[in-house]
Parts: sequence; structure tokens; C-alpha cells
Amino acid sequence: MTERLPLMAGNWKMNLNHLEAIQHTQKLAFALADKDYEAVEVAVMVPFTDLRSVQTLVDGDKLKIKYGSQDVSQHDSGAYTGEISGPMLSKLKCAYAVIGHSERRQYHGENEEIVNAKVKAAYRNGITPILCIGEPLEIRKAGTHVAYTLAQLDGALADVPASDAESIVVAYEPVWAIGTGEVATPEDAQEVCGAIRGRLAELYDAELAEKVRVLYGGSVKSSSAAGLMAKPDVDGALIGGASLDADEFVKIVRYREQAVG
Ligand SMILES: O=C(CO)COP(=O)(O)O
Repeated sequence: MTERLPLMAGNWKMNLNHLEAIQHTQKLAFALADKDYEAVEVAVMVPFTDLRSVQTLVDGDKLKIKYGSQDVSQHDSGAYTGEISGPMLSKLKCAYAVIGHSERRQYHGENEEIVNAKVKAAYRNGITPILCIGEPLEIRKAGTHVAYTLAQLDGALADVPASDAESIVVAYEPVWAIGTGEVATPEDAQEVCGAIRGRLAELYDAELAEKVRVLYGGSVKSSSAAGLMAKPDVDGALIGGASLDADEFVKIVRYREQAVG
């Protein structure tokens, strides 16, 4: 079995201006030691206006923290007022772009076609997508959450070749768990993360599926991280609210030191 380096990615959402971003990144850099980065990959997904500041810090101080954006345009250039392109993000050395977050699907009308085009735009520009999928509450209640989430995966990966897909990060983020304080149980997370890996094996092959990191996101805190990470198909977390608190985020990065609960 391939060893997958866990990924702990903070999604700051629409929080922290560029001055606050500098302060927050410096706090993380100060708190995290080399040995933390050996055990876990650490990333922050920041507002567009923070990227240049974060890049300058990371480059200047040779920080091991990775960074990325929370979205990317499906187009590479042109008359798309307000959009930010893949070439702009790769020029800022973004490692990752969050794509298809439920808040973008909900508030910005992103459908499967757009998400698929954005995944391709990221790859075209050397950026690794962190693809977000997951069901709303009514689907969970109806018991069709696995099929619903896998259909989102199929749509996002349509016509994406294995040579690209092998590096994708998939984040299972059930909408009912996002920002609600209601974290999925480790068993719930494993059920869907395992199904995602199974579908990747069907869409591509087992070797690719073993390589891909599948994260869980939704109200992750230091008190829940170790339990989630104990599951075989959960390879990290996408962390919203708790990533805005540097001490709490560092505790999540060090989940191995926390009790499984
Ligand atoms: O949406 C999320 C990460 O992308 C999860 O947000 P919370 O951790 O605030 O629930």
C-alpha cells in the first residue's frame, strides 16, 4: 500500500486581510517545527488578496507551509471581470486551488460543468485541485449521500486523464457539517471517503486510487481530528473555522498527540 502523507489544509474562507494574513502565517511558521512537516503536509487556502503577502513570507523565509487559492477561473485570460486565472495563481506559486466548495456551489451557482472546467484549468496551469464534494442534509436524511457524492466526483473528473487525476486531492465535505459544529463521526467520514477511493479505482485504477489523498472537512477541531485520522481512507482535513486560530490549527496538525475521541 502506498504511504500517503496526510494533508492538513486550512481554508480561511473570506477572513483575514493581507496584514492579518502575514501575522497569522508568521504565527504558524513560528509554532511549527521541521518534524511537524515530516509527518504532515500543512497548507493554507487564502483569499486572493492575501496570496502575494503569503507568497513573500514563504519565499523569503523558506517556509515549508504550502498555500493556495479558494477558487480559480475556468478561463485563462480575457473579458471575465472579477475573475482570477490559473496563470495568475501559478505566477504566485500556488500549490493548490480549492475547487467546487459547497459555498461556491450554493452562492455562486457552480454546477458540475463549471467545477469540471475549473479542475482542468488548475491542471493546465500546474496547480493541484482540492476538489470539494459532499451532500446536503436532505440527501443525508434520504440515505443517498454516497451516490450523490460519487456523482459529483464523476462530474468533476469527466475527461480528466489519469496523468492529472493521480495528484488530485478530494475533500469530502458534507454540507450539514460545515460551520455547524456538527462534525461527521469517523465512521460516517470513512464510509464516504472509502467510497470515493473505490470510485477512483473504477474511474482509473487501484494504483491511482491508493495514491490520492481523500480529506474530510466540516467542523474539524483538535478534539475530533485524531478520531477521523484513525480511519484508513481519511488522509487529512480541510479545516475552516478552526484554521483561523493558530494554536488550534497547530494542534490539528499535531493530531497524533491528541486523544482519539
Ligand atoms: O468548509 C470547510 C472547509 O472547507 C469546513 O468549514 P468548518 O471547519 O468551519 O466547518
